[in-house]
Amino acid sequence: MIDQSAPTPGPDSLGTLAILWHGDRLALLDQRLLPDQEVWLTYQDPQGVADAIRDMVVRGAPAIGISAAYGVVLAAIQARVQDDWKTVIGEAIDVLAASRPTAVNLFWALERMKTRLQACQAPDEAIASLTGEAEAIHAEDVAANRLMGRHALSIMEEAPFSVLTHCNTGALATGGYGTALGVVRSLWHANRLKRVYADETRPWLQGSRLTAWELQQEGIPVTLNADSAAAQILRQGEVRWVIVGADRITANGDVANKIGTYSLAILARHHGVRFMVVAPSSTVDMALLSGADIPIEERDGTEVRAVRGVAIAPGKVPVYNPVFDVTPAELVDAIVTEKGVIEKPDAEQMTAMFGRR
Ligand SMILES: CSC[C@H]1O[C@H](OP(=O)(O)O)[C@H](O)[C@@H]1O
Repeated sequence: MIDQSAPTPGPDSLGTLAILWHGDRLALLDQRLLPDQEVWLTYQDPQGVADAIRDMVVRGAPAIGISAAYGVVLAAIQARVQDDWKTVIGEAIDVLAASRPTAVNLFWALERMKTRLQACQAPDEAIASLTGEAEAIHAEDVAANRLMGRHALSIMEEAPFSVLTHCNTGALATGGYGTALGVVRSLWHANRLKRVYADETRPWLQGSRLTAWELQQEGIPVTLNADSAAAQILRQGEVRWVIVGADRITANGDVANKIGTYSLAILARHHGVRFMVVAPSSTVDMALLSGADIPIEERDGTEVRAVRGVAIAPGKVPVYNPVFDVTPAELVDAIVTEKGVIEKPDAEQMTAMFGRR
C-alpha cells in the first residue's frame, strides 16, 4: 500500500532524513527520485516495505534494517484481529528477509524482532513490544553513528584535511547522522575538514544523487567526481583518508560494501592514503569467517544500460551488475564501530571486540 498523498513530514528528533515512523504507518523518502524530487511514500503493510527495500526506495545497510523492523510492526497491526496472528507476523518477517541479501543489518534487525515476538502472548502485547523494539533499533543506530564520529576523530590528524568517500553513507542510509558521512560531519563540526570528494558511484549514483545533495544541504564542502577520477585525486596528495561504509563485515575483518570499494582500497594503499571503514556493530557478522562467504547482490542490467530511463548502451547488451564487492582486511587501515576502533583488522582483534558466533 503506497499513499503518495501523505504530507511531507519535517525532520524529526532523531535527525533522520529518510525514515519517519508515525505509530501505524511508515514514511520513506523515495531516494530513487533525489536530488530533484523530494517525495515521501507512506506504507501500512509489510509487503509494501519489503518492496520499498528491494526497489531501493530506501537503501543503506542500517536504514534497511530499521525500515524492516517497522515493517514487522505494521504486520502486527494488520494481524491484530487474526487467530493465527503470531504465524502471520512470522511470515511477514520472512517476506522482509527476502528483500535484499547482502546487508546483514536486515537480518540482525529481523532477528531482534523475532525474539521479541516469541515472548508475546497476545496481539496487542505484540504490537506494543515490537513497536518498542523497532524504535529502539532506530534510536540506537543514531546514537552509534554519533559515537563512531568521535572514535574516528581520535585516530585522525588534527589539522584540516580532505577525504574521499564512495556511495552514500549518511542520514539517508541510516537512522540519522550517518556512518562514514557521520565521520565527515564530525570532522566538519570540529573544523578539521577541508573538503569531501564524493565518488558518483555508478551505476545507481548514490554519490552524485544522494551524498552531494545531503552534504550541500548542510553546507559541507563537497566536490563530485567520476568514479574513474579517484585514482588521479589520490595521486595528487590532498586526500589523507578514504572513508567508506559497509554492508557486512566478517569475522576476519573482510568488508562487503558498494561496488567500487575494493578498487578504491587498492588505489588508497598504492598512494599511501589510509582507508577507513565505518559501520555500526549491527553490520558485523561474526558467523561468517571471511568475505568469501558473503552473498553479493546482483541487480538488473537496466541499472547499467540506462540512467533515469535514458539508454546509454545498446538495449540488449549483456550486463554484469554486482552491486557490492569485498575488500580484504589487509587493505583496511581502520574499522570504526560504536564499540571503538580496530586498526589493521584481523580475526584476533575482531573476536576480542565482537566475540565469537
Ligand atoms: C551506511 S551503510 C550504506 C551502504 O549501503 C550502500 O548500499 P545500497 O545503497 O545499495 O543500499 C553502500 O554499500 C553503502 O556503503
